[in-house]
Amino acid sequence: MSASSKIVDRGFMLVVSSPSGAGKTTLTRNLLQEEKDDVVMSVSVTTRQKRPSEIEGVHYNFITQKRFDQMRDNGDLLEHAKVHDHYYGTPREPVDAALAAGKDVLFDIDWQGTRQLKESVLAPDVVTVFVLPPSAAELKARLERRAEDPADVIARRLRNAAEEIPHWNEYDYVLVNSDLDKSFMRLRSILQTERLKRVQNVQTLVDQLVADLAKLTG
Ligand SMILES: Nc1nc2c(ncn2[C@@H]2O[C@H](COP(=O)(O)OP(=O)(O)O)[C@@H](O)[C@H]2O)c(=O)[nH]1
Ligand SMILES: Nc1ncnc2c1ncn2[C@@H]1O[C@H](COP(=O)(O)OP(=O)(O)O)[C@@H](O)[C@H]1O
Repeated sequence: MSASSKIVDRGFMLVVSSPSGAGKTTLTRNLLQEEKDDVVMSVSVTTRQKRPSEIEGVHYNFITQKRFDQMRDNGDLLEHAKVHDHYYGTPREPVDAALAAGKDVLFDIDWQGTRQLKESVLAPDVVTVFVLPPSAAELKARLERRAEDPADVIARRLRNAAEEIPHWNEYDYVLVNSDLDKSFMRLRSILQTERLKRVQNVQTLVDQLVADLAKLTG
C-alpha cells in the first residue's frame, strides 16, 4: 500500500513478541521491508552487548546503564523491562512522531513491555501478536543456526522461553511460526485487518455521498 492510499489519520502500534529464536525479528523485518512507506520500526535502547550482525541505530541503540537510568527517570521511555539480565526500553518521542504522521509502528518487545502499553492511555491503539515456535527442539535449532550467541547465552534464552511462552494468552493474536511464508502472510493479514478497523477519514466522502444522493433522488 502506498502512503497516498492509506486513509487513516493516525497510525497504530503493532507489537510482536516471542521467546528468543521463534522468529519475531525475521517476521517484523520482512513486514517493514514490504511496508516501508507506511510502517516504521520502533528502535529500542538496550544495555546488552551488540551482536556481530547488528547495526547501531538500526537494530538497537546500545547505551550504558547510566544513560538507561537517566532516560527511564526522565520519563523518556514509553515502556521498559529487564530481559535476560539486560535492560531494554522504547524511546517515547519517535513513536509519538510516527503515529502523529499517520505511520503504523512495529515493536519487537517482550510481554512485560507489552503489558505496560496495554495498561497505558495508548491501549486502544495497541495490537499485539505472540509468535510461538512449532517445538522446543526447533526453537533450540533456530538459536543455534542463527549462530550469534555463545552456548551459555542460548541455554539461558531457552530457560527464559519457558517463562515467556505462558504469556501467549495476554495477546490479541497468536502465530505458530512453522512455515515462514505462511506466518508472514498471516502477520500481513493482521496488519491489514487492523487498518481496516481503524479507517477514520471517510467522513468527507460520506458527506459528499449523502449530499449527492439527495440531489440525485430529488
Ligand atoms: N520490554 C521491552 N522488551 C524489549 C525491548 N527491546 C527488545 N525487547 C525484548 O527483549 C528480548 C531480547 O531481545 P534480544 O536481546 O534482541 O534477543 P532476541 O529475542 O534473541 O532477538 C526479546 O524478547 C525482545 O522482544 C524493549 O524496548 N522493551
Ligand atoms: N519459520 C521459520 N523456519 C525456519 N527458520 C526460521 C523461521 N523463522 C525464523 N527462522 C530463523 O530462526 C532464527 C531466529 O529467528 P529470529 O527472527 O532472529 O528470532 P527472534 O527475533 O524471535 O529471536 C533465524 O536464523 C531465522 O532465520
